[in-house]
Amino acid sequence: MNDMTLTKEQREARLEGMGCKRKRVEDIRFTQGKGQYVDDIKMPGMLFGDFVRSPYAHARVKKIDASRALALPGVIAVLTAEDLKGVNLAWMPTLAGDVQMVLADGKVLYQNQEVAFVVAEDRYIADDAIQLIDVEYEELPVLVDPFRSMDPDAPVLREDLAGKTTGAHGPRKHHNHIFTWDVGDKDLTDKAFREADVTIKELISYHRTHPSPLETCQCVAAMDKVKGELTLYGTFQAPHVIRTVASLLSTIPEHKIHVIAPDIGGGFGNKVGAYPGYICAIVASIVTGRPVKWVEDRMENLSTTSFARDYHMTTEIAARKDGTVTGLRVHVLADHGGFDACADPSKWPAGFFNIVTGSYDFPVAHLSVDGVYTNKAPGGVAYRCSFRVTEAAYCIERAMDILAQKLGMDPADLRMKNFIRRDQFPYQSALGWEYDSGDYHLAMQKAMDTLNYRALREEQKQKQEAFKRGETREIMGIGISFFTEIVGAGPSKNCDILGVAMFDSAEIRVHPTGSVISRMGTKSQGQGHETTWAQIIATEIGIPAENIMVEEGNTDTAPYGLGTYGSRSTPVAGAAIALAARKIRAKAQMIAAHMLEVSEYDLEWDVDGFQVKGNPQARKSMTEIAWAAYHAPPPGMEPGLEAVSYYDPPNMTYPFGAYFCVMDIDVDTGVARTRRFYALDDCGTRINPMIIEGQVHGGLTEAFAIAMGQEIRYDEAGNVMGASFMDFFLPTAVETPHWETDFTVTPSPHHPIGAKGVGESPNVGGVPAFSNAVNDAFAFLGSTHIQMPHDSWRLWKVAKELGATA
Ligand code: PCD
Ligand SMILES: [Cu+]
Repeated sequence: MNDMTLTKEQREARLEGMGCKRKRVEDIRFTQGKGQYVDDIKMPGMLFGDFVRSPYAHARVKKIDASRALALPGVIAVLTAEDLKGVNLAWMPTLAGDVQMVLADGKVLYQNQEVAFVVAEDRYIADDAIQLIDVEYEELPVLVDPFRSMDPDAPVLREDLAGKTTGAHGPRKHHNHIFTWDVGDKDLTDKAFREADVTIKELISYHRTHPSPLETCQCVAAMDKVKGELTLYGTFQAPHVIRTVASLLSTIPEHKIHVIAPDIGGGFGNKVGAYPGYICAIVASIVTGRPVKWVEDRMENLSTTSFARDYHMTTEIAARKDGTVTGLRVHVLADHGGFDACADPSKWPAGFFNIVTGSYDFPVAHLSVDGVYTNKAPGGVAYRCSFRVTEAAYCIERAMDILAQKLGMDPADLRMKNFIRRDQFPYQSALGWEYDSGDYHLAMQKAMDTLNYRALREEQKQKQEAFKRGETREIMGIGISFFTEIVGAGPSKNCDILGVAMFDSAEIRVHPTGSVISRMGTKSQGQGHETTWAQIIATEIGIPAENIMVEEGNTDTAPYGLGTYGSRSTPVAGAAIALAARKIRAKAQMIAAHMLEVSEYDLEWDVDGFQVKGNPQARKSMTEIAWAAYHAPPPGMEPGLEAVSYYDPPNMTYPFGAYFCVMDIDVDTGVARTRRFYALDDCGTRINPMIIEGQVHGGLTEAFAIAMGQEIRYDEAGNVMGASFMDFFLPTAVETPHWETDFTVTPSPHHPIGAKGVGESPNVGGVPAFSNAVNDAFAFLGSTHIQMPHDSWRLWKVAKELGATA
């Protein structure tokens, strides 16, 4: 349709392209309960698998007797490590270059570790059978405190590594040591500290927590022995990687493995890794010849599949009297639990933690990280973290506040003084990154103006006076966080997963009538890719988004890609989409030239078609061109209109933001009330402002949860204390503050549409804003650093310790 009766604006609006607050198309099925999740998949003859798990955090497994379980009608099989050894799958490789037991092989290293896998006719029988399996354990001394892990007399956790003095990331200095990672210039940094006017030093810990997607991890494995083909449905954030790993481990050829991630009910990094449940379901299906479903329950999820954080960061800043920072020194003790299953790109044992210089122009810095084993669950990178950037942002943002306090400077002013200036981009950081773009002063100023920051400080001062006079029992905190994110893993020169380079991909096929099907290597878990990817294509090739179907998650049809986590989809796949679309447009231009009998150089693009320069009446819409592409292409041109693009980004993207939290705390109850939370995000070009707002709301809610209460805690015996929603704080709309969002736009110079990621930013920036607000509130009573999480009980204790309550 060459609809020139519409104005240019009307034609543009009709596309619902980039920048449009397009309603999420996937929500039509989600809000009607018509999503297709793994648990909705029911196959004929399907069996159910469930785990026997260890009650102990550290114990020898002396004997497993399944005879009573096997006698129960409906129980088909019980797998143990001995059975898996037959197929060489008792252990599996982890993403961090370590190995992990699939089922307990001689011992267990954390509570709820997988010990045996029961396969039964239904879930209930499987569960009953679990109670009938007799496991004989011999308890071993438990190591919970990472600071004790390298004591000379610390128990030996990983007996399989006995005598190994090197690991995947270099030398090991103790039987519970995994790696040391060292970045930056130690000598120059030491010098900066020797010459500093002022220094600060603080142990800043980011406690262990866990993502909690609505849907837990699950899969259905179906081995067709006749065809020799394996179909694996699962909650996979990275379906292609799962297929490759499944092929390498099982030796089933990759083209005979069909991995399908249907709708996913939230991922948050929890669904990146490969878990024992997947392997056991596959083996069980091979053994029984029937499809096998495995579905985790909430306790299993919170206690086993991929914790987050657990970083203990000794942080030092050197500065001049005027507040100019001159050096940063950080040592991290990283608690990895029983196996190092941290989902970082292979070359990065501590992920991108070396973004810890943050938004500030540190001339020198030195970072070292020691990873250690403890009797806790493995995992390590998940929960809106973009590879340890959450920890890095918390570390530097807390430390800048501590420095401001020591200097008697306003924390906003200290930040302004030290920001990387706009004219310094692209900026080379002391720890090795090249920040692509930014305008920090502009964003910070906008935030301060919007909030009337100086007036808030004035109010705080008056409240403090009133508190001292005994006129109020409430204290007020203003938390500032100015974070720099690093997302878009990644350039294959420095990012790969077990050797698989971290590019991403898009395939776009325009049908003859001008509608489109497109497929990507990414996989939405709720982010809304079906909506936003179509918007990029709509703008690039002038076809309305509603005529563009987006399909992800089926490895048979989608081009190979590395999946969705670390806010990489927009920076990497988003670029592939734009470039594939541009290939289509280039071919369309040749076809249009033929149709209009002009040279293609005489044509110009106009919203949804090509027109002759200087004669806009002579034009062909994309719809007309699509028809011609198939049915009347220029002589000699191959028919059809489709393109594939694989994109290996030249650099990461560096979104940033200015977050402010205004909080009132009642010292007698420890109840903290967030009065205002203002979040300014700069993610470059904004594809869908409404989706961005939703992403920020979600990420801030998770940040609020983590900072103000969520924790996976262990007692001395290694019992996990936060493994149900009775104990693990999951905020509802009742507790969640009201969010105010704002933005600036600094496009990424190297990304085809200038977009940077945004999904992780609110968590990265949100946690320090909350924690700084709490710390800022108590600072005038004499505290320097209060450990998270800041639940009411702990805040009440702090107030008491500081003498603020009786
Ligand atoms: N500039 C811009 C950017 C972005 N965007 C949008 O937004 C979203 C997001 O993005 P990004 O940032 O790129 O991201 P991605 O990749 O897609 O995703 C991922 C993320 O995402 C977030 N968000 C979310 N949401 C939901 N709903 N769900 C979920 O699950 C989730 N998760 C989380 C996480 S955690 Mo990790 O995994 O830990 O690493 S990472 C993460 C999408 O839709 C897109 O398109 C726009 O619009 N614009
Ligand atoms: Cu992450």
